Amino acid sequence: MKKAMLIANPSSGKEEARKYMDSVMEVLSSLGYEGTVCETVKEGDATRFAEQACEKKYDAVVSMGGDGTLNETISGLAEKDHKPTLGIIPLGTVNDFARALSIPMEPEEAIEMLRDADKRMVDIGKVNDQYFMNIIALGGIAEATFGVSVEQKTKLGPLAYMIEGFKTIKEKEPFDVKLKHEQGEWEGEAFLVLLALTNSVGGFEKIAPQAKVNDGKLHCFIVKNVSIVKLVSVVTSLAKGEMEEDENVEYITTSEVEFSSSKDLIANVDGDEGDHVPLAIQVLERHIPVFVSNTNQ
Ligand SMILES: Nc1ncnc2c1ncn2[C@@H]1O[C@H](COP(=O)(O)OP(=O)(O)OP(=O)(O)O)[C@@H](O)[C@H]1O
Repeated sequence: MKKAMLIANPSSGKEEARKYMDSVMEVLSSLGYEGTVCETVKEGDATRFAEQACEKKYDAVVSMGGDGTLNETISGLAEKDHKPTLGIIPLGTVNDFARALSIPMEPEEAIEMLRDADKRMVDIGKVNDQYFMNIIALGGIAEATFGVSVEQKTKLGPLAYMIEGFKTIKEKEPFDVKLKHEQGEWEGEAFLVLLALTNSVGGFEKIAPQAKVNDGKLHCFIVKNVSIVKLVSVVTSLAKGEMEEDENVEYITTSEVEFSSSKDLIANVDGDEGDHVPLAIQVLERHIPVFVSNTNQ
């Protein structure tokens, strides 16, 4: 019999995981899986459960929670030879990876989708020793979001990130950047650097509209140190999904990046605090098998 593990974080989003567990198990059982439920209690649990699922040769792992739980689950799968196919039931405030994969935002619909889902190999990224699914951001805006409390996130959703970020525009602090990529090197002063794997960042799906979940590429946007007036133009380009054409933004696609700065920047990795610079970043192309809608191209 096929084996499936449900990794559920009862604290994610509006704390609804327990409400949906039975429906997930019912769908898995109807698909011929013998299901096991693993509830997370603390940080690191989802990674440990996912590692066990690989070692015990499970066929599927369903991650039910927010991007934090999903990131931990993917980290558990990333280095294993046998990888169960990953199902995603989004319960978080943002759910960027699920958005990028066109997985329904309504938990009931995401659960139903598993019934006749296709399997697709998708990219993930590695920054130093940590895995990521969506984006690395560097600069004042990126660091400001570390201050968003869990309560604020639950109440305000994706907006909380944006508000915190844009508060820092008035304290515009540029930094020097050295970015080595596949085709060469970019050096200069920047205000914000975004290295996106997918098109959905902070719940906003226009940052890198051209980014595909399996293109093997990082889409790098360096917002140069320009005047506030020009920064407003960047924000407009961003809203239109045209950042790559903005003259105040350097746009580079690459599968590897070495990022350094003389300033002690802290990377924002998928919305959370990551390593200090320097960073070595690579795309692991088509690395994780994921259940997606059978209408998803
Ligand atoms: N039972 C638990 N109670 C509290 N925290 C937990 C529990 N289980 C896991 N965690 C921690 O909660 C973190 C955040 O979870 P997750 O990202 O899924 O929810 P969220 O923060 O509501 O969603 P989002 O990231 O979309 O804002 C996880 O990375 C994990 O470390």
